[in-house]
Formats: sequence, C-alpha cells, structure tokens
Amino acid sequence: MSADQAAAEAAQQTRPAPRRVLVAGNWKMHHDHLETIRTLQELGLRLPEGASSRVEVVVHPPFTDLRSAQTTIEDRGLPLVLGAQHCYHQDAGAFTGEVAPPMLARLGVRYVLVGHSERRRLFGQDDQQVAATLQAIRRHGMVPVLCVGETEEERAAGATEERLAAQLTAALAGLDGEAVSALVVAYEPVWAIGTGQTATPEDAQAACAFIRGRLVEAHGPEAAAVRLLYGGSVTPETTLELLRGRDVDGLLVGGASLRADSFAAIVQAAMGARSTPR
Ligand SMILES: O=C[C@H](O)COP(=O)(O)O
Repeated sequence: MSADQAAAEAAQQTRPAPRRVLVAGNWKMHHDHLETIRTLQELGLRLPEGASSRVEVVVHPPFTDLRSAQTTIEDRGLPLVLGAQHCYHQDAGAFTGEVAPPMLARLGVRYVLVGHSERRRLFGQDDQQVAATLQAIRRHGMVPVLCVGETEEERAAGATEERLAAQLTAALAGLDGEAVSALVVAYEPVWAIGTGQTATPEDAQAACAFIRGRLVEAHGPEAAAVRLLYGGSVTPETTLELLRGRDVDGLLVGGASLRADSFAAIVQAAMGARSTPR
C-alpha cells in the first residue's frame, strides 16, 4: 500500500460516523395509551418503505404510554425508536410524581428530551437541573436531546447567540468532545414553538452552525459530530428546506407529529433531503 493510500485509509478510520438524519415527534401532553397504540399502528402503515435506512424516526409519548408504545413497536417490528419527554436526575427516592432514568431505560427508551423550553418556563427547570438530568440520562446509556433556544425578546435584542452559548455552557460543563458528539442538541426558538411561526431555513442553519462551532470551541474537534435538530412549527411543507441547511441534521416536531399522516409526510420529505451523508 502506498503512503497516500495508507493516509487515506487512516483518515477514513478516524472520520466520525456520518450524521444520520433524525426526525423526532414530541407528543407533549397529548394521546392516552390507546390513542398512542392507534397512532403508532397507523404510522407503521404509512411510513415509506426503507424509511429507517435513511432517517431515524423517534416518538416521545407521555410517560403513561411508554409501555404500550414499547410493546407495539416491538411486537409489530415498527421502524421506530422510543423516546421520553423528561425525567428526574436521581435514580430513586422520595420524589413524588417524578420518573427516574433507569425506569425509562428498562422500557427501551433511547432518547430523552432535557431542557425543553416548556419545562424551563412552566415548571421552573433551571440550568443546574438541566445539567444534572443530562448526566443522569447518559449514565443510564440513553441519549439526551438537549433543547436550547432564545425567546422573542432575546431575539429582538440581538441576544440569540449569547443565550444559546449560555445554555450550552451550563448544560455541558465538564464533557469532552467525544461525549458531546454522542448527544443530540435541538435548537428550538421559543417564539416558534406552537405558534405556526417557523424560523426560516436560513435562521435555522445559522443557529445550528453557531451551536456546532461553539461546541467545537468549548469541547474539542470531536464535538463537530454532534447531531443538531431544528424544532418549532415544523410541517411537511417546511421539512425539506429546513433540512437543506448544512448543519441541520434533523427535526424535533410537536403538533405535526400527533397525526400519523402528517408525521409520515415529514419523514417522507426528510428522506429526500440528503443525497450524501454528512
Ligand atoms: O418539541 C417540539 C417543539 O416544542 C415544537 O413544537 P411545535 O412543532 O408544535 O411548534
């Protein structure tokens, strides 16, 4: 083997795994367990052939639906991955109303949202709790989906990057580049959540490029392989353009993921977004 070939092979081996497109549906406080079973069954019928080879499709139902979702996905062999919307940072104890990370892991949950703006705003989740929860999720072998984003006021004041940087710094302190590369970070501008006001593809790309650059700067070059999602009023019609952004690796979908037809249409559009892996 020539020196050039050896160098090319070495570069290939050290190149991080391609960033597979991820489309996640956050069902928030919608769908009881029967509705969840029905929606998953319909999704199974509607998802395009070969979807899972191109796009990783995740559903985040409410806690009470997780067991039903797990068995529906497993029994029917659906090309879906299970996610949760929240958890507490302790493994067990006197924490009435909370759910522990090992309980989710036992149910086959792979992804857990952490720091969603609704948790921060409505339930007082602060940066310290976000960081502790993120660590607890990792400790139990699941993947945190860290949500960050600016409010309308912060955007108007030109403070978007400052806000994103502060949230990332607080949540990821102490993690090296390799640990960061295994996470998912969702950019969710608060002003676009549930409002029908989607960020433009340019806005989404600019914010994701900033996040990736910031993570590399703070945690090292391996962090560049982190997957970045955009979330906020995504629809089947906006999917393709949003995913054209170089740094946008997927979508976190709220309202449009509740119905199997529109969620499947988003997955279908996402399948056409990338001809070559990044
Ligand atoms: O987690 C999902 C986001 O909050 C977006 O929700 P939305 O698509 O209903 O705006």
